[in-house]
Amino acid sequence: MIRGTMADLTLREYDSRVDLDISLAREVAAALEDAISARGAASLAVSGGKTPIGMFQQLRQMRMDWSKVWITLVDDRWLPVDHPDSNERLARVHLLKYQLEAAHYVSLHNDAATPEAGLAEVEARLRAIPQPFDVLILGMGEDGHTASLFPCAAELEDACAPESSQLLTAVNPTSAPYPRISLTLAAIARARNLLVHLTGARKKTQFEAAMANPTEKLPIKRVLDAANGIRHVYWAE
Ligand SMILES: O=C1O[C@H](COP(=O)(O)O)[C@@H](O)[C@H](O)[C@H]1O
Repeated sequence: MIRGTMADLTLREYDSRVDLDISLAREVAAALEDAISARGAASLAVSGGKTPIGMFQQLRQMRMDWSKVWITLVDDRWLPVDHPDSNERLARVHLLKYQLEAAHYVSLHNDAATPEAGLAEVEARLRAIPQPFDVLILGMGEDGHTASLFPCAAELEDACAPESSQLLTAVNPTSAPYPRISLTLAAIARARNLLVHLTGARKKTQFEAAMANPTEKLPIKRVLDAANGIRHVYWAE
């Protein structure tokens, strides 16, 4: 249900998280099908964390030609992919099953000791995915980070360079655990459909405050301000 707009940013509010998960999964699948019709293939980048789990469980039941879809993460913690805090593990457990077994998953991880050391190989691998991403789904942390673009990170300004040709960056947040690998702001902002998925009253308040603050420019505001394509925000209590 659409209940409001912030400038040209559509805010879609739902009565329950389940309603949101079903609706978002349907809209993601529809956008991917449109991309396949238009270009023969589609690409989807998803966030990790806790918020997307219910939506993943809806999306993996959607019937469409997933063999034409490339999927990756917007960011990951630089951890073994079977670590409980790995975003890849989350995607493998909750998303890449059932209908989505046919999709092509591109990992943001390799065996290098650090994201800095592994970055070039993962970047080359990611370039095989149809770009710009047809659908990219962002979460948001309570500090206003999105993907792994953390306000506290020394790498933030380079990662947010609007004209960067780099898809990926290494990030070492001081306020959150683990070194990270993340899509750059430029790679995120080029997405044809940029969707933000938020749950809970606290995150809604924080999101609205971040978007209304012209001076602090938290990462969630920076990517949405830079976005080229369709932007929607999905929220439920
Ligand atoms: O660290 C991360 O946090 C954000 C938000 O996570 P959530 O648990 O509050 O949903 C997530 O979007 C990002 O992918 C993840 O690496």
